[in-house]
Amino acid sequence: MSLNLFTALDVPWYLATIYAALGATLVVLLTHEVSRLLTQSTLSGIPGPTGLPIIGNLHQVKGKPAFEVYRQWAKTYGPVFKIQLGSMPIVVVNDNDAARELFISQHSAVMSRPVTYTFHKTVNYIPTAEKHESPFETFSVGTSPWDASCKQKRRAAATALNMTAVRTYAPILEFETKEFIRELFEEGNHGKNAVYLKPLIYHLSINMSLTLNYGTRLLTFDSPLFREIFEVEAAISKFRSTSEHLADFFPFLRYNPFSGQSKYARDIGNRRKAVNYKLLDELQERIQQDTDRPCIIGNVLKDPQAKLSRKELLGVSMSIVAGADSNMPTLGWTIAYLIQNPEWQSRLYQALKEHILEQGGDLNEGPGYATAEENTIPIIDAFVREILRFFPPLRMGIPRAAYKDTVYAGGNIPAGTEVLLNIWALNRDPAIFTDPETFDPYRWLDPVNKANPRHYVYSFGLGARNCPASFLTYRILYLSLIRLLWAFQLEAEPGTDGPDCHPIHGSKNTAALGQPIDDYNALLRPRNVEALVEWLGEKPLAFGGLKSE
Ligand code: HEM
Repeated sequence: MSLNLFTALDVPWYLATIYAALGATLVVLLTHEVSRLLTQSTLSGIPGPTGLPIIGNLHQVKGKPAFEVYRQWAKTYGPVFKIQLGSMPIVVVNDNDAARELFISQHSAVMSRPVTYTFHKTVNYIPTAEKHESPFETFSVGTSPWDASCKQKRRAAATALNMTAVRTYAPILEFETKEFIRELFEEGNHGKNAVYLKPLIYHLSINMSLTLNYGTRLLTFDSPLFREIFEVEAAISKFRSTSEHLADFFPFLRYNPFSGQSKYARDIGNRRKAVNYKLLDELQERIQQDTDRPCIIGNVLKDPQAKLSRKELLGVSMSIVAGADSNMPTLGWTIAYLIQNPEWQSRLYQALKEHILEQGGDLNEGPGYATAEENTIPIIDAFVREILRFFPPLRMGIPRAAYKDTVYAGGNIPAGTEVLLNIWALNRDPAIFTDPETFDPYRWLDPVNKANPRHYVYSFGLGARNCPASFLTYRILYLSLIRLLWAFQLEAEPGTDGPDCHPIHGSKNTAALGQPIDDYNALLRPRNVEALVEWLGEKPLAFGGLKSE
């Protein structure tokens, strides 16, 4: 019709095509802009920075450390403000009082998780569910909106990760942290070569998750299964980014026939499910042959009362494997910080040495789990807390969504709105932390701070959907740290200045959900080679009767 009009007006065909394309683009952009203004107006009474037409505030955060941009904006707009990324309105919570009001006092208000186009509709495609099923059964706990199925999955994960359960995992933690030290020692050719740490740290984290979850582990970090999990989980973390995927903010981009992104996202999602179903099937086979060893999913499979479907089991398993991705950045930042601050290395080593001797132990025998039981060395415990405060791995948490219409300080947050907890800002809230920009483990030993329940590491989130693995994580970090300190003097790679451990400049990866330090190598000089070799003993090929893959 319109081309007929152009013909009537004697416009050449190529100009007619260009005008038609421009006209169609204008209609799409105008529709988008109207919808952007309408959704923005639903968050009435909540202040926020004015954005540009079409893109909203996207240009101010994309490719930038959004957590710091938001922390600065809170000084102008208040602790709770709204932003708009394309057509998506988001509420950002930036201080302790507001976070406690919304995430604890009104905890059911923000207990859901948002449904995003990139993650929920491409990476982990929502199948057409049977009437009685939740469409989110196969989603990990951390990405499931709140419903009956999510409640079951969360309960299973939280039971498996509570304090009592974690105590029973002591032999696993002992074994894996020792194997971590062995790998560092061997890869570094007994302290002669610098080591590329990232895959070794990930090997520790992933083995911990696989052993706890499926009762299996990977012998080396160059096995095909290890590479597959490493690659897939890194891609998943990027797909879960809260500010990077344009199709989440501009619905019209979802119809771009030339974009290969959706196919790639779906492939990654399928590969993730394939790995986890394979591990699940192998576990079921071992259970049938009675060759399995106790593990979280095994316990659920054997429990006649357990109400989880196979899809939900997959969801729980994927949550625990994904958790490995949050542990990894913490150890990376810890080692970097110790390399750049040798005085802290000596101080912590000295504290460990004194503790072992006070307990009547032998320094040459290596710290056992007993040394780490209940994080007994106060300054090392305080150091781990300060690392988590100063370098929170998930700086913007995991996105929440309002579960019901909610009112905060006179402003409206309609059900379904995405809500981000700026953990980075909470951990630097000057109302709670004196001199928050300074790395100071002693703050955790101060009796006044200890008596203040708000003097707290916010890195695991808050309220109904907080991280159920904080107790496990503390144990892993603490035990890894005391064993690292005992075994090695940590140094920069010779000929380099060592890693940049500034919490913002030290990480160029703003795209992923987690915030890892940029890759670096480190020299791990054994403190006492003979004692270390003796402590490590022969490399075990099996653990608890189970051969490593
Ligand atoms: C340093 C390590 C870790 C940090 C800093 C961390 C942090 C977080 C944060 C910030 C959340 C979102 C909390 C909220 O919305 O309030 C979360 C959720 C979660 N984390 Fe962790 N995490 C870590 C390790 C782990 C590990 C090792 C596991 C599993 C073994 C794990 C399992 C989970 C699960 C299942 C959820 C989802 C909870 C829900 O949605 O109900 N995390 N984590």
